[in-house]
Amino acid sequence: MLKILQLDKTLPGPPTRQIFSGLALEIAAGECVAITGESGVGKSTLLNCIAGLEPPSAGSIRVDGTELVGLNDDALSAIRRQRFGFVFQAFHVLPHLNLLHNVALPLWLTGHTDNAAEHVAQAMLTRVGLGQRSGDWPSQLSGGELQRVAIARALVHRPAVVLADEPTGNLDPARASEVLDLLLDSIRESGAAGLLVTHSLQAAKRADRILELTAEGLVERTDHA
Ligand SMILES: Nc1ncnc2c1ncn2[C@@H]1O[C@H](COP(=O)(O)OP(=O)(O)OP(=O)(O)O)[C@@H](O)[C@H]1O
Repeated sequence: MLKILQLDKTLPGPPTRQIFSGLALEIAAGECVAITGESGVGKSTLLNCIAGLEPPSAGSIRVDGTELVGLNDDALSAIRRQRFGFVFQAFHVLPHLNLLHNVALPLWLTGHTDNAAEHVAQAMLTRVGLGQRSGDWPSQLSGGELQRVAIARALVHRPAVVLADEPTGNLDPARASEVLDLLLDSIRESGAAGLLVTHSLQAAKRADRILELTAEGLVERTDHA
């Protein structure tokens, strides 16, 4: 479960610039929350703070009761490996590893043996419909298939929190819908807290709740029924 309290981010100046202030957000296990908002409002900055990739200026971010704000880089990296799954462009599928090894990577990084990791990774690839393709290279896959691999890799180690940044951004509408269903179903099934940043209201509507990041903070959107 993810719990954020009084989160502030101000960019150092001069002049200093406040990106957001006093944000609060709680996501339960198995719940998916979508965050929308105008370009430049701070959605990626918020995701980066939650992921421990940049420090907030103040506030609290807890994952299953563990406070992340104030931890050093080594501790944050360890938590990122164990407790987080990412569907981010920056964490894209690695071109020099086959699909099985791309999906096994988070398990290797958290101390699983090769055999155990490959066994679980194969089952996860099957879960996303790519079980027969485990020996293929990323360059042999379509955009939608690559996103499936990214989802398999984000969830394979059963993280507490899954962060997704425009997970269907470059897919056609039919593929986008399929990939989104897979991502949300997998998050719900695995009992992770899911946070999805998207410009697409259609994508956001598939989440359990939609919040809009505005200059006033996170506002629940209820106009999407
Ligand atoms: N390191 C930085 N230095 C200076 N400005 C920054 C830095 N990081 C973010 N910003 C600024 O902070 C604001 C929020 O950026 P952010 O990328 O979080 O917005 P966003 O809501 O994700 O936008 P988009 O939807 O266009 O991706 C922007 O005005 C951006 O220019």
